[in-house]
Amino acid sequence: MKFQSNCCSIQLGYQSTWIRVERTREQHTLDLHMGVPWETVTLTAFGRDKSLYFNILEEARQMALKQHEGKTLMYVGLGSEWRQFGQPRRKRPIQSVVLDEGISDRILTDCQEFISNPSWYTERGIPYRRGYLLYGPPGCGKSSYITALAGELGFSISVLNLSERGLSDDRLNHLLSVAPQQTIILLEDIDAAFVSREDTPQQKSAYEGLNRVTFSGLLNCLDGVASTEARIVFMTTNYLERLDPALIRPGRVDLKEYIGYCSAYQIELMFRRFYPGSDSALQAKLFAENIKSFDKKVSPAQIQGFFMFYKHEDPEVVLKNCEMIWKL
Ligand SMILES: Nc1ncnc2c1ncn2[C@@H]1O[C@H](COP(=O)(O)OP(=O)(O)OP(=O)(O)O)[C@@H](O)[C@H]1O
Repeated sequence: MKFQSNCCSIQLGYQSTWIRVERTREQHTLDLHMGVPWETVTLTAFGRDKSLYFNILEEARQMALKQHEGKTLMYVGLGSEWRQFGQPRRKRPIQSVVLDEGISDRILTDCQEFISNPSWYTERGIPYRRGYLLYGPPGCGKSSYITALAGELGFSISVLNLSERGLSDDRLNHLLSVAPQQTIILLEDIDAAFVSREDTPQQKSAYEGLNRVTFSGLLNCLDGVASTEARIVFMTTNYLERLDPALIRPGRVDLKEYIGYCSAYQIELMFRRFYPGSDSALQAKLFAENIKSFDKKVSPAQIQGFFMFYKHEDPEVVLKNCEMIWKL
């Protein structure tokens, strides 16, 4: 191997051909946002067979994909590009997020149908994108479901915080147009970024100066989110009523789902997942009836916390201590 200050090279054997691999670190070109220098890797080999290079790239691609098999990647917008956030996370099974009857199937089927039908859109001149809005109280599974859905679809998640200082309309537009392939773009707590045009001046002034993405800028960006591959945008909010109708009109949001407090159906299912014993079905039914008899709202996050507290206990103990859910 030969080393220079900003360059190193090595000879390697690949499929009985010698290849010279040269790696050069550019001195003047920097990614200005990250301060990371650019590098160039040059492969040189004798002969006319270009397929060698394609094979190497394909092999490298397969190796990279294998590394992330069974994992969900998260990206965040940094500067003008998307950066992987944290380590790839193990895929969360979609069944582990227990939504009320039919909701999960509805969203999943809609996404799958969308992804598998690009020609339907191109033939009709409709931009190949789909918008979803999940709304409802905190701790009911909006974020967890989107993460699980991404795993199920084999997509990554690209999170954008619209309240971030320094996120201008132009940067947002750029980020949306260079988003990774096969990704869900996630705009969380969308209500916190803007106020409805119908709000009072006092409410509006409370938000002034908080960020630099304008409401009309976001609408333009959403309308411009088109790509040759499926572009999926998810938005979440705890306060549907605070959203401007223009943001959630069809074309920007094509499917809205309320993700609310637990129904008896959800409580039963969660119990059975946590305590899968032989008496589970009967105990789960009793547990759900007990919880509902208190006539109080309970979120799946509260139920999960309660089960975690009693994770080493017998399900009968869990049944006896139902009212503790609101005290933990
Ligand atoms: N429906 C559900 N099924 C299983 N677990 C759930 C469900 N809802 C919430 N949880 C659990 O509760 C925790 C919080 O859930 P999550 O962050 O997805 O809620 P959220 O609706 O996105 O809340 P927020 O509106 O505050 O962002 C997670 O650990 C998750 O596993």
